[in-house]
Amino acid sequence: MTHKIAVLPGDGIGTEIVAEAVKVLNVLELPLEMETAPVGGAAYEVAGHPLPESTLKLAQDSDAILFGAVGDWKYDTLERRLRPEQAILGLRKALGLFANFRPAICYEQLVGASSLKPELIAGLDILIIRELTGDIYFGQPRGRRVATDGHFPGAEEAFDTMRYSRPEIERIAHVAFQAARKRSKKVTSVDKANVLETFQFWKDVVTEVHQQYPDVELEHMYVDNAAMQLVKAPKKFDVLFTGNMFGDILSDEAAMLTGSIGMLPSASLNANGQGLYEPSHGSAPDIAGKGVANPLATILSAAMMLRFSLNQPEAADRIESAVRAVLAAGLRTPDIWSEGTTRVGTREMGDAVVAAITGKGITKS
Ligand SMILES: NC(=O)C1=CN([C@@H]2O[C@H](COP(=O)(O)OP(=O)(O)OC[C@H]3O[C@@H](n4cnc5c(N)ncnc54)[C@H](O)[C@@H]3O)[C@@H](O)[C@H]2O)C=CC1
Ligand SMILES: CC(C)CC(=O)C(=O)O
Ligand SMILES: [Mg+2]
Repeated sequence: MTHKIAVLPGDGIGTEIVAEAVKVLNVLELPLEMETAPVGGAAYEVAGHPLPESTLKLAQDSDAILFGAVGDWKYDTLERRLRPEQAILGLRKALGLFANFRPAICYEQLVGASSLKPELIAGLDILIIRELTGDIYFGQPRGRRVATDGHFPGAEEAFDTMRYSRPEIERIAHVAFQAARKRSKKVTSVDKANVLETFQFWKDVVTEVHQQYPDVELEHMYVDNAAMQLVKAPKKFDVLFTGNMFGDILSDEAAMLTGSIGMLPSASLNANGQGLYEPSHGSAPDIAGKGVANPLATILSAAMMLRFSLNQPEAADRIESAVRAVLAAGLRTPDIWSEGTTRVGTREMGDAVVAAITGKGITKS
């Protein structure tokens, strides 16, 4: 059976890193039909909208989506509905991609690349589960107005709404507990229940759902403490489970435990198992076009796609083993480079992963 993949490279380094992931997928010779479409700023340029109908339809009609990144500073003054970021938010909402998996694994060879002491991160393997279609990122109402109360009545103000419904919390809590069952059976639910009503509700509902998983240990932690514990003793976490905004922030922090944000893949799934696969980072305009971006998070996201949406676990294993092999061979993009290793660009890193898969040998140029 041929699987249809929507390939949405997007902006900035998105095009560079997705090209490498596609190269890796092609070499596996699987029955994949890949179709590329514009998204984000690139789509705004050609179609006047960051998520054109045709791109959305392609995503909806595909078994999985391979996504790069969207955004560029030059679009920051556009009205919000036209900004590139609305494309990824729109895809998450339209496809119901509520369950975001971000595995933060510190590969043995990258222990020295992290800004943390090696003993804190050696062997690190955390799974961040982030709710992805609710919270303050999507809550209505939001906007700007003239304040009628508060500290400065009559002044201009802006507001967003943080909200979660019971079913939204229940379904992602089940995802977290079920994922924990396949790992060390420990979930840390991260909230701000001491201040926010939304997150007291989150904590209450997660505690209720936990009754159905007596074999899994549940710990609750406030988000400020979690941010601190992630750099103090990250290996104490196994499944770190949280809402949309806290998960966004904590996953970038966790990325540095792996050596670089360029190492953190992600899978965003809906209730039908359809998924969008993207690196956890953005379009990195500061390094775009220079050929130095790390493509491994995107390549590892393609491996997650094979495992989660396309039922090709052996092919996923081949990619992950190849990534380990190129790191063992000492190849490093600048973000993970350290003394004694070989500095390579985006394309050479992709080529090396391909060479490791085909058994042709990894060359250091
Ligand atoms: N899912 C998406 O499409 C996301 C889009 N964005 C957008 O991306 C744009 C840039 O946002 P930033 O806050 O700068 O976050 P960013 O993640 O793009 O970059 C943060 C820093 O990490 C570095 N970096 C990121 N990915 C890298 C890689 N693969 N290899 C080496 N270095 C890498 C960048 O050079 C930069 O110094 C903005 O427009 C933002 O809204 C941000 C996050 C996610
Ligand atoms: C556009 C942002 C909400 C994307 C982001 O930062 C993320 O998903 O990590
Ligand atoms: Mg983010």
